[in-house]
Amino acid sequence: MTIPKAMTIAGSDSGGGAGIQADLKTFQELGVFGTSAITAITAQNTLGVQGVYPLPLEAIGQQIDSVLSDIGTDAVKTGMLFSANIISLVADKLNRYGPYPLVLDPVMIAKGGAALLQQEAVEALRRELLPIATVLTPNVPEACAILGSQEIGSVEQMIEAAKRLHELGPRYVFLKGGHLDGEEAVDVLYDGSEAILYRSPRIRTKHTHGTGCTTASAIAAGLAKGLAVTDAVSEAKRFITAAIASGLEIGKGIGPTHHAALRLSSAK
Ligand SMILES: Nc1ncnc2c1ncn2[C@@H]1O[C@H](COP(=O)(O)OP(=O)(O)OP(=O)(O)O)[C@@H](O)[C@H]1O
Ligand SMILES: Cc1ncc(COP(=O)(O)O)c(N)n1
Repeated sequence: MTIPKAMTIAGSDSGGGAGIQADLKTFQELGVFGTSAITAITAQNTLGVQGVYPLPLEAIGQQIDSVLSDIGTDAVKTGMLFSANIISLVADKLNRYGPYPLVLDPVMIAKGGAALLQQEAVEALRRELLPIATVLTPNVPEACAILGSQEIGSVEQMIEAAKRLHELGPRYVFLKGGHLDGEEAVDVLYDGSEAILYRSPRIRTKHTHGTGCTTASAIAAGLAKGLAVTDAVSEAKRFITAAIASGLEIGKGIGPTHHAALRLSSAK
């Protein structure tokens, strides 16, 4: 039996809601075989990040080599990359083994404020990974950081920002509007000519830990299955909306989303 495969290159979240753990759960739920290369270990729970331990470059490179030289992959998702050196290594490996459909989630800051990407690494991200990304998936603060100063407070401003991000090289920009206010959570997909809006009702919940990782992994799962980017994004939006609607009251802080929500609701 063959199965589509997706690889995540990201940090580990001991709390299980974001990072590698969220990515692999999402791949599994969406019928894709998941592989991983861990870039950093975080000691993390629903209250925040208590420790960040980047792995040696050699350990990261070896994981990527082990997976791609044998198992291969149909799509790659990157998350927490932490430093400019790790970004260069990942770009180098993807250029060597790829090209693959690449979902680049430019993870920078955890919800509690901990830095998951060093400030000086933003330039390396812009220079080395944006040009090879199939879909760049920033949230609003990440879009602002990549662009330098830019005010994003409305859907119109999101579309303007997505256009500017597109000029940096990714084939598609999926700018997520979770951080804005309003009755709807609106995201913008821009392909260089057309902006498509993806809308869902905004769910009143604090349990949104890992929404970004989960969305990007769901898009990567769709690409691994051979879906067009627009369809992979629609499926991912459905997946994350169901996962947020069933957010889990786990821990004392911001709980994770429920990755199995869509499957459980359609099994009823
Ligand atoms: N309260 C909400 N209700 C419905 N959808 C939401 C809500 N919050 C976020 N989303 C959706 O979840 C997806 C992820 O968006 P978000 O902007 O939260 O990503 P993120 O900021 O990278 O995640 P995080 O804040 O966990 O780092 C988007 O499709 C967004 O519209
Ligand atoms: C290891 C790791 N990677 C990423 C995030 C951001 O999570 P998200 O943006 O999905 O909430 C996180 N908190 N921890």
